[in-house]
Amino acid sequence: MAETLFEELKRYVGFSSADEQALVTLHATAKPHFARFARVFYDRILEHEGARQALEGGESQVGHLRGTLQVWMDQLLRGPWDEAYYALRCRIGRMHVRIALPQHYMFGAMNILRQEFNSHIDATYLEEPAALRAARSAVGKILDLELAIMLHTYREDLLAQQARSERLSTFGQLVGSIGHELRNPLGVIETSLYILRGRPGAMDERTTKHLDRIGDQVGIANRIVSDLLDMIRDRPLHRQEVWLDEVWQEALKAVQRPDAVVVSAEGLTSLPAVQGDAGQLRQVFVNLLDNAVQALEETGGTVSLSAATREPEMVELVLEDSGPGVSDVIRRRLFEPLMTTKARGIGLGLALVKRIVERHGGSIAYVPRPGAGARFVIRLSLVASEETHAPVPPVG
Ligand code: HEM
Repeated sequence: MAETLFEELKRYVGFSSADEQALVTLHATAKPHFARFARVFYDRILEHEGARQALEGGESQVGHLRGTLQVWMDQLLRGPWDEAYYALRCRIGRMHVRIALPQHYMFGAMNILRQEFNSHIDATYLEEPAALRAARSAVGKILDLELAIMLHTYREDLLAQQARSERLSTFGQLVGSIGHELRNPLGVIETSLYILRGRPGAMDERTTKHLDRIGDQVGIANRIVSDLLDMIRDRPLHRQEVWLDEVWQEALKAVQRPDAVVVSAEGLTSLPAVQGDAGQLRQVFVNLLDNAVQALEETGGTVSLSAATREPEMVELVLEDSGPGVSDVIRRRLFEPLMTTKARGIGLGLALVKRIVERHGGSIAYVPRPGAGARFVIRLSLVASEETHAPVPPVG
């Protein structure tokens, strides 16, 4: 059978059964110190400002992680170092990738553990130089393996990103021509629909229903084509004084929704005007509303927008819905093109929203709601500024 990646890594660092034996022996004396090692580990991480930011859950998260690090150390020294071990370590590595923890933090962090284990080994095997050498060597190898697995998960992520961007560049070239070609047949369908609806004489109920259905679907197809073309074109901004309440009202008219979806807004009428492109800002509201309505289509629920001015010269819009929200896994990729979990649509809506907001000098972030539901926080500058990103602070 072909060698697995883990077997190859073990062979590369020379991890042998003698090392396994040395780790198991070390386990017995090191285990009582795991809690202290874990404390030192996170104390050192918390000293570093950048690394501290990754631990946004504060003391309760650190407390939990101290516990899981002890389990990690237990497995590290006890084994078995088999494919299940490797799979588990990959899963942990992907957790760090998912929270976008910079890869270079891993070296320093692993070194803290190396030092703690080595100090313990030096103190324990003071009188046994052969056992000391064996334990130090085994710990060195297993921690190298751990680091290799962690770096491997970062590489996996990078390769996936590359594949996505290659997909996008091919896609960009195709989209321009296909988009334009589709406009014509869609236009013909719309015109024919208009003519049929305008014919004299009453139409029976089924015919009306089906004509309406054709109209709806043509609308959806047109929207997809527009999103695709907007995504590759970057239409220039036609800046003017924009009243967001008017833009919101326009967007509400454009998004069809069942009665069971109740939409409300507060604070919009008292906002000052922003300098922006009314058409593109309308698109922001339409796409976000569309997503929220789709999330609630089957169950019904509420969509609410609240708006307020924030210092300095910012408008903050918070759009929430009572749907299922977005899972942790999707969240990181939420604003990437072609990212979709829906049967309808191709995953350009939020990518376009982000692009438009950032071109207005603003920012958008997904901030989970306590309980369930999605929440987007948009910040727009009141003055005209290009492509600067106003940070969205954590909410709730
Ligand atoms: C190189 C040594 C490291 C090891 C052995 C390690 C170990 C672990 C383990 C075992 C978990 C899984 C916890 C669980 O099952 O819930 C985890 C998750 C996590 N680690 Fe690390 N870690 C390391 C480095 C770091 C560093 C340097 C940071 C921060 C600066 C960090 C932050 C986190 C966070 C925030 C999570 C939770 C991720 C989530 O819940 O999505 N880790 N780590």
